[in-house]
Amino acid sequence: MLLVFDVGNTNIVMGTFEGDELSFSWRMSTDKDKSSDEYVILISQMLQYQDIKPYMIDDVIVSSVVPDLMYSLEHAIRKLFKLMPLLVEPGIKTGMDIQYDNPKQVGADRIVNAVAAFQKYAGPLIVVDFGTATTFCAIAEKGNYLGGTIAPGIKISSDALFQKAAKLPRIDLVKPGQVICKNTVNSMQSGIIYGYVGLVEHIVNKMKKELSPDAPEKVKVIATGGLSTLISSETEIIDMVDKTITLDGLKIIYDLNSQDREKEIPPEMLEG
Ligand SMILES: Nc1ncnc2c1ncn2[C@@H]1O[C@H](COP(=O)(O)OP(=O)(O)O)[C@@H](O)[C@H]1O
Ligand SMILES: CC(C)(COP(=O)(O)O)[C@@H](O)C(=O)NCCC(=O)O
Ligand SMILES: [K+]
Repeated sequence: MLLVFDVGNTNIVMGTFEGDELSFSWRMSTDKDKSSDEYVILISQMLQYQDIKPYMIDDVIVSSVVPDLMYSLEHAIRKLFKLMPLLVEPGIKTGMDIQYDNPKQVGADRIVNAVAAFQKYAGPLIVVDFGTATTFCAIAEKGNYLGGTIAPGIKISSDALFQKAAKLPRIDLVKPGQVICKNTVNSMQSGIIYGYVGLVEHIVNKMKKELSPDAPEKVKVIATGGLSTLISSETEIIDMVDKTITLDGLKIIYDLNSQDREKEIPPEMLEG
């Protein structure tokens, strides 16, 4: 069984693959202050909940955009599964030509999403990930990763209003149904949610034209991330919501790299 981890700034998503099937997935909050022992307990309890024992895990792959957490998480994985996890980092095979000025700068989650989206849906396409930040990535017809856009996430945008304006409360991200709103909470909900729909439609429309000037209508738009359904239910511009795309991408990248992989823990790294 393969265990995959997608470490985002808000959540760590963990999944198991049996063959090509994603069998289970779990979500835990990202906490940079947790020790490796705490991660050992948390991960083993989550697996145990589905009757999975550590010895049943054959290998582990991790994609992370939170460097501070990696020391504890990697340690925990070594302790629990007695192996070195495969990390999505520069040098790993992705099968994708990354056309960023500095390819090492692109968030690993964006690359993983792009790899899976291209394999599942073919190019040209745009992947929108509604996470802590909202990322838009453009993938050309032949599968080159062309780059994209990073916007402030929906939740952090609404939290900023609450933190910076004395009379604005924390709100639930629920659609108020109209934009002429008659109270503070609904007015803020309208600004965040309908405003965000406008942001997404504008960026996607511009991106489609840059990506495919002759046939922008050919570009598929795939959304993922915690808050993707909130926006996709309010716009026609998103063709498909695929919540498991990051986990699927990790499985694809694992398969590309599993052949020549050295997973044994070097003797000098073994715990005493
Ligand atoms: N299943 C869910 N339903 C509703 N909101 C969610 C869900 N999962 C995550 N969220 C919210 O979506 C936002 C982004 O979460 P997530 O996609 O996990 O971000 P990241 O990948 O940056 O860790 C967070 O504000 C989180 O609270
Ligand atoms: C843009 C991100 C913060 C998104 O992370 P997330 O919202 O999934 O936690 C992450 O992909 C990242 O740190 N990227 C590095 C910068 C870049 O992609 O150009
Ligand atoms: K993410």
